[in-house]
Amino acid sequence: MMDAMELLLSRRSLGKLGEPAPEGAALDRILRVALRAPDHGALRPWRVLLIRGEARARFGEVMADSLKRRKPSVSDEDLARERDKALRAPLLVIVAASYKTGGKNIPEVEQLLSAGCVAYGLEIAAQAEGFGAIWKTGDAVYDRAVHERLGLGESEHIVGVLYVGTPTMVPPDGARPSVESIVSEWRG
Ligand SMILES: Cc1cc2nc3c(=O)[nH]c(=O)nc-3n(C[C@H](O)[C@H](O)[C@H](O)COP(=O)(O)O)c2cc1C
Repeated sequence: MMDAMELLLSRRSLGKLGEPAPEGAALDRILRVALRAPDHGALRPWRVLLIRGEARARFGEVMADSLKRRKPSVSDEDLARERDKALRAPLLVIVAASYKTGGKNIPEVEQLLSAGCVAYGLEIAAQAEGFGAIWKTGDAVYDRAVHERLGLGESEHIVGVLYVGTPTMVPPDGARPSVESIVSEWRG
């Protein structure tokens, strides 16, 4: 088991992914990590959809339909590329913010941030379990027609599609900011 700090300090995205995807107990642990996201008011303002197997091709159709609607002049080649994106990993996890009121008046932005933490938890837990993941969005995830096809309601908003699988290639890690470049001390 990887040391926690070693894991956190080495978190990175990996986009070249193949079989297998996490399943069974490993997938369950990854999802449980994600559902420990900080959550103001315990609203659980999240929805998580797993897309795997043949359903990925159906999701690819949804993405391609969205592109065609948004850009009617799109080439067949670009349409095919959009359709095939869903096949780039054996498991796709859609994380949505599912805004709740619950009489608690928690601002939507806080619920959105909480859903972002769910996505981050998924990504880091996938890495801890020996898998790779990358968080993606793109114009289609903001398309209400896509939401409808996924069964998401009007108060739901996709924060990301996590592509998850086994890394087939591990390129050199990207540069990371130094602490000094981002962090300063406020002394009043
Ligand atoms: C909300 C969000 C949306 C993102 N959307 C995309 C995307 O559509 N395509 C992409 O290549 N990277 C996207 N990224 C960035 C990658 O997930 C990744 O963070 C980036 O490539 C840097 O790699 P690293 O995570 O190893 O630092 C997104 C990240 C976030 C937080």
